[in-house]
Amino acid sequence: MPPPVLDRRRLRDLAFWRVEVKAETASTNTDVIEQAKSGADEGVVVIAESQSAGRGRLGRTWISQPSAGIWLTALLRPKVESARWGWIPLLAGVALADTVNDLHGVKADLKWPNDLLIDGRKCAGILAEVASPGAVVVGVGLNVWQRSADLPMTATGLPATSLRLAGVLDADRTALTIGFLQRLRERYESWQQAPESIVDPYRQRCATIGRDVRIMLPDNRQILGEAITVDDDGRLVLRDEQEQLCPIAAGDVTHVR
Ligand SMILES: O=C(O)CCCC[C@@H]1SC[C@@H]2NC(=O)N[C@@H]21
Repeated sequence: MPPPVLDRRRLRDLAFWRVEVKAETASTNTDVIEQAKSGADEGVVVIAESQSAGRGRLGRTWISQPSAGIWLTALLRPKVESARWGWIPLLAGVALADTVNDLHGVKADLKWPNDLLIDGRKCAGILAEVASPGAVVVGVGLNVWQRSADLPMTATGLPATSLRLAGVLDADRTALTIGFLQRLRERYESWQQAPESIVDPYRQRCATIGRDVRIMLPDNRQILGEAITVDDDGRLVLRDEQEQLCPIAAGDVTHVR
């Protein structure tokens, strides 16, 4: 039996968010970027039961089978200066890890910057994109009902998982969506009032800190070292093989030990 579809009625009454559920679309990020460019207000959320061209970080595709996961994008218009927006996908990661933990008692943590890991496997990813001046979209893909055969190996060799594979057999995608959007709003509002308030909660959930890592940088250079911390700008601070401290703003991290 296919998983149940989202309950649109329960998604209607959320404070702050205005949710639109589509049966199918190419990419919810693309949809919300278009709305942002047309002047849509903060708080628009598009959720699709299925995406035909879901996009991941670093130009990858995101497989989004019908009703198997949560595929959504939210529009934000932060009042915080844009130099700090790098925190937005990270605070969304914190909200998502807390949702999974609070609703299902599953310990989820974050591989920097914002891959949601359960038992070291990737269960969710987040793609934030600047849509237009003043507007950022936050796209979230959370695997819920997939079996092993449905899940691709990620490009870096990190195995994927779903809540079902992590032992959650009673997931309610509507409740997870509501729980996530509520927590995202709370984290977002606290961050706008006090941007530094997200730093410690993020560090506490970041599984990369303290690990030996290999990082593929956007220019395809690789760098090895030990992840020391995440700084106040959300950058991963690496102690490289020459013992130099290097703050990394973007890249694809593999935990090697
Ligand atoms: O590469 C990653 O880890 C990020 C994946 C983000 C996927 C989500 S699914 C909903 C939204 N729409 C997209 O096209 N991508 C994001």
